[in-house]
Amino acid sequence: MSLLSIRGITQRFGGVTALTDVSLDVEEGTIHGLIGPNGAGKTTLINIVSGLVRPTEGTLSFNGRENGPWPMAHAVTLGIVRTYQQTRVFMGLTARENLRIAHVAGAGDANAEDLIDALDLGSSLDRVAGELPYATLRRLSLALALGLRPKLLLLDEPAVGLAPDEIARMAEVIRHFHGQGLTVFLVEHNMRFLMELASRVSVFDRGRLLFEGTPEAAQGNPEVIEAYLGRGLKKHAGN
Ligand SMILES: Nc1ncnc2c1ncn2[C@@H]1O[C@H](COP(=O)(O)OP(=O)(O)OP(=O)(O)O)[C@@H](O)[C@H]1O
Repeated sequence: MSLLSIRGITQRFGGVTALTDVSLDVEEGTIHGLIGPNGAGKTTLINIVSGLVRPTEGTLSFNGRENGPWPMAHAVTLGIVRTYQQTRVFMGLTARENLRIAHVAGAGDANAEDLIDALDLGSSLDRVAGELPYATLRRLSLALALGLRPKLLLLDEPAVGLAPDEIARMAEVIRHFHGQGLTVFLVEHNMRFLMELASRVSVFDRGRLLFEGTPEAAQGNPEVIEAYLGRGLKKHAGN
């Protein structure tokens, strides 16, 4: 069943058309990848689904009932939560204080303990966020999003800037919460990371949906290879 339906979305910013007539479905319980070259419109789509940007044209629906576009506050109440390419936490507060703001109450709450354990934040709780290593900050910002108990989590390049061991840890975290029923819409340039996680991928090129299918089919599609993956994917496929 489709959890999120995107229909006929076009987004213009003045003279720039960032998205042209994009339609796609994110099935409930899946990890759905979104790839494409720089400027293809991936973040713009995340901005629209999360309610940060109102599309020029087109509609959204969630759970077959709620019809959008919707403002961000409403998206969160529906269970649609996003992360950002740049880490967004309160740098002057401790990790624990950040988590409190995201309603991750702390001791006694099984979900909060699971979140802190799964994201390996236990030893960082009383440290000021601004002093935490980058990888821990990325996990903290993911915890803030997960603390809102999303049904659909929109991840905008969660692996960006991370070392290989931290990328593996991030993949484990995503798998953990996916295993608990979370649906994930994942924008990512790191192909290995995405291909290992996603069961379906949509490929954008210059604001249009170029391809949709399994990661394996994407890797073998000449148009996809030509548009985006190029030598990077051939290298990946050959590994
Ligand atoms: N607020 C805005 N005003 C004007 N143009 C914008 C705005 N937001 C995005 N764009 C333009 O829309 C196009 C799509 O940008 P977007 O950030 O969605 O691409 P992307 O696929 O996420 O790229 P990247 O992989 O580099 O993050 C680009 O040409 C971008 O410059």
